[in-house]
Amino acid sequence: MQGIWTTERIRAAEDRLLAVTPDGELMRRAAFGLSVHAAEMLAEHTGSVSGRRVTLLVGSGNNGGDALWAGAFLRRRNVAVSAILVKPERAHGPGLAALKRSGGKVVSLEDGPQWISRADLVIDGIVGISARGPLRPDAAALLEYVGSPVLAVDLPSGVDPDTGAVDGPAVVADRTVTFGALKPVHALAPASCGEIALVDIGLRPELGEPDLRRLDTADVAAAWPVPGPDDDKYSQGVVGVAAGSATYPGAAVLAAGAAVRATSGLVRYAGHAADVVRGHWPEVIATGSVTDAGRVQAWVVGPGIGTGHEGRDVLRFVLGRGVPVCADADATTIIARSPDVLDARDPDTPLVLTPHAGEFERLMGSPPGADRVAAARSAARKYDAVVLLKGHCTVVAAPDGRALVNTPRGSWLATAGSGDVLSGLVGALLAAGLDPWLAAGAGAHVHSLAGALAAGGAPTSASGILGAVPDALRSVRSLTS
Ligand SMILES: NC(=O)C1=CN([C@@H]2O[C@H](COP(=O)(O)OP(=O)(O)OC[C@H]3O[C@@H](n4cnc5c(N)ncnc54)[C@H](O)[C@@H]3O)[C@@H](O)[C@H]2O)[C@@H](O)CC1
Ligand SMILES: [K+]
Repeated sequence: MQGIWTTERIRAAEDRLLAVTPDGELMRRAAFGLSVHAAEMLAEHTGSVSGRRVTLLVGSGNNGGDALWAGAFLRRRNVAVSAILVKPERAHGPGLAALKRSGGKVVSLEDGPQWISRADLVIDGIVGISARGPLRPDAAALLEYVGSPVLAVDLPSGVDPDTGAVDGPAVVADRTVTFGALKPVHALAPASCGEIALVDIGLRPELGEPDLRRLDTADVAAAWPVPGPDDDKYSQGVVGVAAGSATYPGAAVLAAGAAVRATSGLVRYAGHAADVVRGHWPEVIATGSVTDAGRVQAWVVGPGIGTGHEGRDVLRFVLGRGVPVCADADATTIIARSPDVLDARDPDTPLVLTPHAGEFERLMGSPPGADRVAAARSAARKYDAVVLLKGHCTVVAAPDGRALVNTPRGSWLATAGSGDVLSGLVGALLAAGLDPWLAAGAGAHVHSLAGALAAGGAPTSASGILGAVPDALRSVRSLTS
C-alpha cells in the first residue's frame, strides 16, 4: 500500500529531520532530484538537454528555493535558465544566490511572458505545501503564456495540498516531482499533477503511520480471492443481488453480471428482473423475492429497486440477515429518508455504503465539500459503515478512520450503470470474506482499471466495463505473478 501524509504531518516530520541535517542539505537533495527530472523531460520533449531553455516560476517560500537550486544544477548541464520572481523581495536567498553564481538569469515579472513562451520547459516553484487557495492574480497571469511542458515542484501551485481541490487559477503539470512522501493532492488531483515522481530525501523514518492510503496492484492481487483445489461454488462465498425492477432490469443485469465476473462463487438474484437476469447470466440462481432467495454470505442491494415501500422492505430484510451488505443507489436514498431501516441491522455485520455526491448529501444533510476524505470519514462514523464516496477519485473510509483513495486512469467511468457494476464487484468480495474496507477499495481499483481497458481512449459503457473485468483481473494478477 502506498502511504499518503497530510501536510501537517509532513511538516512535523521535516522539522525533525531538519534538526539533525546540515543546513540546506534537504533542499539540495530535493532540488538535485528535481533537476534530474527536468533534464529527463527536456530530453524527452526536445531530444537534448544542453542548450535548451528552462524558465522557473519562483514564489516566496522554500518551494521557490527548490526551483532556484534546481536551476543552478541545470546550469551545470549547459541549460539556459531564467527565473521569474513573483515576489522579488521575498525570494529564497541562498537559492537565488546559487542561481546567479551559476550564470542563471533573473527576469522581471513584466518581462516574464516572453521568457515563458520561449521556454522548452517551465518549472513551477510558485508555492508548495504551505499554500492555501488558488493562485493570486500576478502568478496566475503568467500561466497564460505557457506553451511548453510544465514540471511542478512538490505540487501544482494553486491546487490545495490536502484536498486536491481547485477553486481558481492553478497550474496543470505534465509531471510533479514531490519530496519525501506523497501528499493528498497527489492522489486526489491526478489531472493537475500529471505523472508523479517521488524523490527520497530521507523523510520516511520520521513519518509514522500514513493518514491515507492507496492500494497498489500487488495489494489488490493479494486480496482478490483465487479458488484453491479444495474450493467449490459455496466455499468461495455466495453473493445475493437484490436489484432492478421489471421496468428497469438493466441495473440487475449489470450488478449480477459483475458479481459473476468478480469471483467464481455462486450468485443468487432476487427481484422482478429474474427472467432478464437469467437470460443474460444462466449461471445465476434467480428468484422473484429476497425472502425465498436462499442463503448468501453477502448482499448487494439497491440499484434500481426504487425508493418506495417495496424497496424499503427488501432493504430491511437483507439488513436483518446477519451478513455483510453493500447498499448502493436507491438503498442509500432509502437509508437517508428512513434511517429506521438500519434498526434491522445487527451492528456487528459490515455495511458498505456507496454514495455519489448527491446521495452523500441526502445521507449527511450537506454535500461532501472540498475535503472529500474528511467527508467520507464523517459519514463512515455516522453510519458505522464503510463509505465509498464516488467521484473522479473514489474515497473509501472505514468507521475506524482508515481511508484510501482510488486514483482513476481517465474519466471514462462516468457513464450510466457504471455504479451497478461496482456494487456487484464489492458484493462478491464481501461474500468472499474480505475486510469491507479492502473489499470496497479493491472493487474500486478493478472497476477503474476495467473502465480504462474498456475505453482505451474512447467512450465506453457499463456493459463495456463489465466485459473488461476479466482482463482487468488478469492484468492485476499478471503484474504480480
Ligand atoms: N521544509 C523542508 O525541509 C523542505 C521543504 N521543501 C520545499 O518547501 C516547500 C514548503 O515551503 P514553505 O513552507 O516555505 O512554503 P511554500 O513554498 O509552500 O510557500 C508559502 C509562501 O507562499 C505564499 N502563498 C501562500 N499561498 C499563496 C497563494 N495562493 N498564491 C501565492 N502565494 C501564496 C505565502 O505567503 C508563503 O510565503 C515544500 O513544498 C517543498 O517544495 C523541500 O525543499 C524539501 C525540504
Ligand atoms: K509548486
